[in-house]
Amino acid sequence: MNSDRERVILHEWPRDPDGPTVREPPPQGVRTPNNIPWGHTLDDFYWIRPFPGAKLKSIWTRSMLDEFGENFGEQPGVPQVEPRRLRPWPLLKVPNDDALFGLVDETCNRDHSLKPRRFHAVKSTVFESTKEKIEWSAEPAPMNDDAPPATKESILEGAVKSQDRLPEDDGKDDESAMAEVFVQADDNITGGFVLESSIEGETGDRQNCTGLRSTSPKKRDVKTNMMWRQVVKKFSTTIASDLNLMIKAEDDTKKDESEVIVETHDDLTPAERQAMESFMTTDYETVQKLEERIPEEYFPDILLVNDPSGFTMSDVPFLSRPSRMLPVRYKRVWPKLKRDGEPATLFNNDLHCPSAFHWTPTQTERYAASECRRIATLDLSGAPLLGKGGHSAVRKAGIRLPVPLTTQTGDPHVSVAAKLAFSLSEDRELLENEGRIYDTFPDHLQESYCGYNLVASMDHPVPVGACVPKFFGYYVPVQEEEEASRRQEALNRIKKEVERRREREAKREAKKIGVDEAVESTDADGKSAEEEDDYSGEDDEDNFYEHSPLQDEEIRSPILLLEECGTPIEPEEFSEDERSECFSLVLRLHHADFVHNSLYPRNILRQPGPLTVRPSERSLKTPSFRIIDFGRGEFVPLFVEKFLEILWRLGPPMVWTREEMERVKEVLEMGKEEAVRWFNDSPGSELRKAARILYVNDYQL
Ligand SMILES: Nc1ncnc2c1ncn2[C@@H]1O[C@H](COP(=O)(O)OP(=O)(O)OP(=O)(O)O)[C@@H](O)[C@H]1O
Repeated sequence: MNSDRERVILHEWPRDPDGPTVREPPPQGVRTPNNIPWGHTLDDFYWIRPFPGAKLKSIWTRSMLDEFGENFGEQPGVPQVEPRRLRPWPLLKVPNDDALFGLVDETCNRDHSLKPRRFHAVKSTVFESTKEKIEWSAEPAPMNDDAPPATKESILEGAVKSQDRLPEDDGKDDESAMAEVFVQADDNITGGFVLESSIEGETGDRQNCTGLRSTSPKKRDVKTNMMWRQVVKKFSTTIASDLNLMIKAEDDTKKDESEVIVETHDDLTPAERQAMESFMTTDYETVQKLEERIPEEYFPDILLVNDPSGFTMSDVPFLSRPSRMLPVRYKRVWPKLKRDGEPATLFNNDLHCPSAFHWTPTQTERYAASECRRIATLDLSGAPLLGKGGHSAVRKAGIRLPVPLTTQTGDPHVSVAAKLAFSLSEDRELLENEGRIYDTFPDHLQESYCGYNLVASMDHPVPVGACVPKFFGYYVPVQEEEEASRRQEALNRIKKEVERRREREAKREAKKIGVDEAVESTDADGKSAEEEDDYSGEDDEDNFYEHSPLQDEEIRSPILLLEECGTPIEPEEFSEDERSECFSLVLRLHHADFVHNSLYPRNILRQPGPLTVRPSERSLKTPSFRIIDFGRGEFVPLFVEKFLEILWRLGPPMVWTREEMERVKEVLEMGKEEAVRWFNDSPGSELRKAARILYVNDYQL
């Protein structure tokens, strides 16, 4: 391994022989938003002895020294500048908004007096070639071997066309027509097996929502048909709304447009249709990845996911994944935004509620609310695999952000990493935890700044690159129908219970005044009024079994959208500076109270940098690193909260007995102790692990 560190501290601050002893804490100096000492250049870092002649040395930045105020050697002054947040090469654009978008990083001069340039001031060869490709390449080359070319047909157009074609399938019965809806499982993702019959229905990977085969299916045997029937039944709720539209599309060809179509809660609203109409399939050859933050104002509320290959169904273990001709609606759970609680834009982003409403809306309400929501479309059609872990698959997906957001390149899509969990509850829990952690990350962990940090306990400066990918939201599938019927059931149960109570009251009254002797003994079911008080909710149980929650594997995976950040590192190939830089990311995470809990080289990614310049000018000689995979991550306050959750399981606080109060105190103490122990232990052992996997061996850990 080379000893090729270049980021070293070359200067020592001369101490006044009569100067004071340096006291703790040292001066604050200029810091980055992560509260870590910062210097603009390597020359801004100095060794300093706590008192003249001392053997020990610590490191201070020039701004700390200025604050200390001792300038014995009459060091020449330097202008004090603040850390500057680096702008990734601009991709987003909002027409007529030049203040926030399209600004090229201004780069640093000594005093940060430069102003950002506008994107169009720079001659863009990438833009020109990209634009040309978008305009002229009607059939871009597929990325995957088995991928049929993408078309420029809008999803909705295509779905309607293919639905028009369906009934023409030479007189097939419903069942075989339905079977066409299923596509081959991608064993690249699932690792599972594929039934022959599903291969018959194969449509390949790179499909848009139009991906139904128009050719006739081969004959299936009776057993297979039975199986299809079961599968069709199993997924009939998922595709119910597709069928509605299918019927609608079919009817549209025959009937007057003004005729009323029965809509379900899960059908697209006019605003969503509008978002889909202009939606093209992604050209993965030319699409550029999103590196800017999505401004809160335009952050998606609803994601319409084009998933013809059923990637969101992940690894449903048997048969194949159901294809879906129409997009699947997802809602944002994290980040929570201020507008979510405002009356005009009220939005239910409760993780456990499959509705985007707090009530069961009428169609008019649904349509009106949709007009106010930020709708993005996510294209998983033919989405290339970026990587696969033990619990999830991560794909490069094309996203079209809510209007008016568009791009500088003319391609309406940008690409993001879409992380989809497999179907076990553990997989889903890890993804949920990851979404929570990303939501908790402070901005500074996702931002890069100019200059260098002095991260304790390192003895040399490191660049202040972002530690983690940018977070573009955690989304869960919306099932308005499902939620509406759940709410209806709950209401019916309450009504029933109220009626039952009323009856019981009436019987008691009657018994009291001795009017009805028959009532006095037993009622028609042989139960007395008192016995009925012990009613155990039999009906509820019936309902429970009839409408038990969906099994995990039946529910589409939540989607975590992140910035694409390259490929896993190979630290043994790195320079010392690169290994130190990766190590500093782990330290910075810890300083921000996060522990990763699954640190391996595969969870640190590297990409060509710097991200401030256009993609074609980036190089691995100036790499950019990020830590990923926070499924097992912990954040101290959330960790303590988890302990406190136990309290709530004990019951509502106002009815605690003395015994319960004692228990609460015990749990609280345990929680605190555990948190402190964890805080002391976990980062320490994680750091030792980081040092081992990154071949960093020059710090006392
Ligand atoms: N933001 C990203 N950009 C590019 N590639 C990514 C990104 N996130 C994940 N990947 C790729 O996907 C792979 C799997 O991701 P990840 O480690 O998060 O999955 P996982 O299922 O949670 O892993 P584990 O087996 O540790 O549970 C990564 O090793 C990486 O190659």
